[in-house]
Amino acid sequence: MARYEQVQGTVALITLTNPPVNALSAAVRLGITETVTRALRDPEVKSMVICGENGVFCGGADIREFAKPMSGPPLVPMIAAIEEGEKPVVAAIEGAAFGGGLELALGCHYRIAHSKARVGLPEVTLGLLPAAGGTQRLPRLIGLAPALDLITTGRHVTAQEALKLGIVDQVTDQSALDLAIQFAQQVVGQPLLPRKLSTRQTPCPPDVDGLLEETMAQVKQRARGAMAPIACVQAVRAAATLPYQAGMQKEQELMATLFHSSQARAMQYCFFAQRAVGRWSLSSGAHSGNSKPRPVSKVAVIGLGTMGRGITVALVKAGMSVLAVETNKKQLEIGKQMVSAMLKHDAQKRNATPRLDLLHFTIDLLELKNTDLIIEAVFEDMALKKQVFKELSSVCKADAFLCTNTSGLDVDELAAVTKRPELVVGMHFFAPAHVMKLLEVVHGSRSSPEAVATAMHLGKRLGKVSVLVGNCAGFVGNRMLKPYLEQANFLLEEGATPELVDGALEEFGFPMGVFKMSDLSGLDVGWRIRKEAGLTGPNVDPRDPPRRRQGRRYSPLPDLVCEQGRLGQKNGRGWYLYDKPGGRVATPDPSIHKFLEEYRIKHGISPRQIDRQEVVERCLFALINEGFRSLDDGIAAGPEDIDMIYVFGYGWPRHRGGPMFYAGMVGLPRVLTRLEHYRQAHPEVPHLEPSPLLRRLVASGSPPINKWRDFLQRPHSQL
Ligand SMILES: CCCCCCCCCCCCC[C@H](O)CC(=O)SCCNC(=O)CCNC(=O)[C@H](O)C(C)(C)COP(=O)(O)OP(=O)(O)OC[C@H]1O[C@@H](n2cnc3c(N)ncnc32)[C@H](O)[C@@H]1OP(=O)(O)O
Repeated sequence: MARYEQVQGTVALITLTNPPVNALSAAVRLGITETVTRALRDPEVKSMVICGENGVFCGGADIREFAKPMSGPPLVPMIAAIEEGEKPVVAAIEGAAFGGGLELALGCHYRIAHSKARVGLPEVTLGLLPAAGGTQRLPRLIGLAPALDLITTGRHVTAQEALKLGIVDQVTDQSALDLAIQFAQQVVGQPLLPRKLSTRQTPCPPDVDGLLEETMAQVKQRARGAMAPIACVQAVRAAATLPYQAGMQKEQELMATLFHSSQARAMQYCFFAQRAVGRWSLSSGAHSGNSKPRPVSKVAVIGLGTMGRGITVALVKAGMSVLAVETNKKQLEIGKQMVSAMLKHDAQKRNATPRLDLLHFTIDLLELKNTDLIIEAVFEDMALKKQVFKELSSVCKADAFLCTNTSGLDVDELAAVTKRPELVVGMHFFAPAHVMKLLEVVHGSRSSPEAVATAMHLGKRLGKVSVLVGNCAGFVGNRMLKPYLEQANFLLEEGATPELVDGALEEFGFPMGVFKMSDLSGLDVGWRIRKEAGLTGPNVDPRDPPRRRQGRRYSPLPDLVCEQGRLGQKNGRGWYLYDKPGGRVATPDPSIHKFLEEYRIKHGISPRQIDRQEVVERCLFALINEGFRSLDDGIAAGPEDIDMIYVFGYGWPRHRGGPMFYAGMVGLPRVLTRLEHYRQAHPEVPHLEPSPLLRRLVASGSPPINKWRDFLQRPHSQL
């Protein structure tokens, strides 16, 4: 797992060989330990170079080993042996040096990087900290403030930034390995002590305590309950305040707390789940391994409203040429201004040139005739979308893919109005579409594997986490959101305030609670959907009492709020009061409290004390329950798909792994018992009835999440 060669007569070349990313498995660690010992003992060898096979230095510790009993040589003494040795060691960094990989390079005396390489300590994103000396060596190399930034965020830096920060000594456009071998020969005989990072003092600003306190406050706010970022600050503090060995001791202690935590398990699950959702399969037997995407070079976006603009920006940022289409010149001009401004703003942030040359605007649908793939992003209205799809079907070339950006409309109904239903798929982007990482790719019953593969591949090109889902109202994400929103409204009826509900959900780790989120999206969005569904407005069945619709409990509270002209952030009044229309600072509104009190009196509801546990359980267990139903219906392929949708699209805290992972952590029997309890208390709410899949899993002894697929009634039936 580590190859040993002697090159240029005196240089020992050690190559890590553990594809695809040369992770530091037990075998690799053993290989490094043995080859370094051999090189140190061999009198012919004057210096060493460590590199990785296949153009990747090292992706860090082998994350898959974390769930198993420890074996093989530990990393800390292995890296110490490299640093303490009396022969210079040069790391030749190509591709990536992440986590333990960078820590290995920091134990080397010199680092040479290829210009396309990236380095970083992403352990915090796995619920850990860099525990092979990274929290102690990096600050000693680059100083306290930049080390705090890199370690607490886990962000990767380019070779150029790494050079500026002082992480690497040289960057080359040529072979980093060749340069490293040359370099290793040149540095023989030069004093090694100053190159041993463990012997250095951490460069610190005058007010160390001030910097650490400020960083800790920022990190705590960002962490939303995650422990690892806080432990990272504590470990880096040790690098600034303690001698090296004591700092290493602190690093190990903090790691021991994180290593077996449920948060680390959740975040490592997310790491693998994110990759797993890219491997999709259909009930037809087609899957990502046997279905090729078709090359797409010309893309068009229809409609330059909020979603269309975001999608256009995302496509241009990915280097794709985009034809943006609007219905009239005025709308086109507005869209053009907005898209250009967004691209300029984005480029400015990255110190880059905006690729306005990739953009073309038109109001003439005939210009679409050579386009490979069209993303329709018009208003969320079935009749309008159908009209657009009919037109697209006649003007676009026969093999062009037609994609609809919809948050929940029936993809099959749209496909049916075209002459090519097999080339129609849904692409549910999340607002803002150029920022949000999630894309739900919706498989219609007639979508071809090639269409699915092409949409999934396009999502990847856009840097999205693309999840394949089946076609039903709301797909996976919004379908599960419905019972969540419903419970939140019921809680208001029963005695809660928007602040209480939001506070509980924010304490759980959401960036914002359900009512703040609704205010941000605009309360009229849901109002319109409810009107169309006959839940409010003129189409309501006159026999329905005010708090019942279509045979079940219904809360008209959000409708009544809209009727008061409260539309959310956009007009400065929603469930909260805002500093100004479009403002973001929410304050509790006494008039909402009064309105809720009057509503309860009017409907004869005696308010009761509601605690945070009830809020979390009723909102989240109802959502999770719908997740089990989506799995059983074959709308979601597996629990990982649901979890990635929620982590990347709905702000579910990553350190809780996603709703389905969380259910497993809480314990399926407990989720079942609590749902049964709430269902008994609220018999008129069918969403609280535990799903048959949840019952089957509990009856089968609550198997681990990776076994749930074996219990599905109709696996992949909608996919
Ligand atoms: C009392 C008890 C005390 C307990 C104390 C315990 C002490 C334990 C001591 C531990 C010491 C810790 C040392 C260190 O600080 C910890 C770490 O290093 S954690 C790992 C940090 N590294 C990362 O987070 C990098 C992760 N990988 C990536 O970012 C990317 O994979 C990449 C390297 C940039 C490559 O990207 P891509 O080319 O896009 O490829 P993929 O991402 O698709 O990956 C391909 C394939 O490889 C798998 N993989 C990637 N990295 C790892 C890894 N580090 N370990 C295992 N597997 C990895 C990935 O899952 C893909 O596999 P597939 O899904 O296709 O099967």
